[in-house]
Amino acid sequence: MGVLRLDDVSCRFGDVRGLAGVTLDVPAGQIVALVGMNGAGKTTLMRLALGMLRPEAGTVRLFGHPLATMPVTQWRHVGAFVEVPLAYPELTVRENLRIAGLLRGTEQARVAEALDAWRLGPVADRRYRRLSLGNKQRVGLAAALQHDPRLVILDEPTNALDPASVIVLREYLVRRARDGAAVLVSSHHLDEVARIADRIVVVNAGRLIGELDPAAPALERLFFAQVLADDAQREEQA
Ligand SMILES: Nc1ncnc2c1ncn2[C@@H]1O[C@H](COP(=O)(O)OP(=O)(O)OP(=O)(O)O)[C@@H](O)[C@H]1O
Repeated sequence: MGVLRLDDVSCRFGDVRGLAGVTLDVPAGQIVALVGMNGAGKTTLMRLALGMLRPEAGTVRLFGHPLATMPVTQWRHVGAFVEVPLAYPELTVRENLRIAGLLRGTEQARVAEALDAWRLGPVADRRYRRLSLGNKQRVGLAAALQHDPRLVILDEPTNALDPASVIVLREYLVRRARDGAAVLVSSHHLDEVARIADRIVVVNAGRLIGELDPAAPALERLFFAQVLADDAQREEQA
């Protein structure tokens, strides 16, 4: 049983299908990447995994517990960054990291380590709301990861990052998975996910339609071929 498991999970937003019949296992020690076109359902899957959305059908399990009955203390083993960083705009970077640590019962010494690892020292005492987009993203990642979670869920984490921070994140995720964490990450950068992922899962129109071999050459071509074939099949059936 994976650290994160979705069984036949579906959800709708009114008439719009969010996800349909998704089954996915993210085991300890693996990095699973979700790739798909805009609106494919990657964020929706992550929000369901984190209990931010309730499925209309199917079950989400974290650490073997269905979400509805999972002991709340288990959340301290989760580190997530989906859509916007969980940060207080009026507090400084350092204060935000302290609060994130307190929520997870993490030693405060980790704040200094996180500031250092993410090169946030120069902005540690600036208010979060005054930061550049990339620095906000680095604070969000530092806050989500400083407690070394057993389950990591990151939605397009490299979007606004500079190349040095992309490397920090890449090395962290590989190290974390090697230490036994389960990692679910979404991205539009196929080359980047191919460097770190054990599995690349393709999402299209709210379903998981296949996988890509991270070691395969011409990954983009294979990705578009899967998506186009699925679109054509859906059109035929419509
Ligand atoms: N709160 C919502 N209300 C209505 N529709 C929604 C809502 N959230 C998502 N959707 C719809 O669900 C579908 C999947 O969206 P989702 O954000 O999961 O896609 P995504 O793969 O993360 O896309 P992107 O790569 O653009 O971030 C889309 O059709 C989207 O418009």
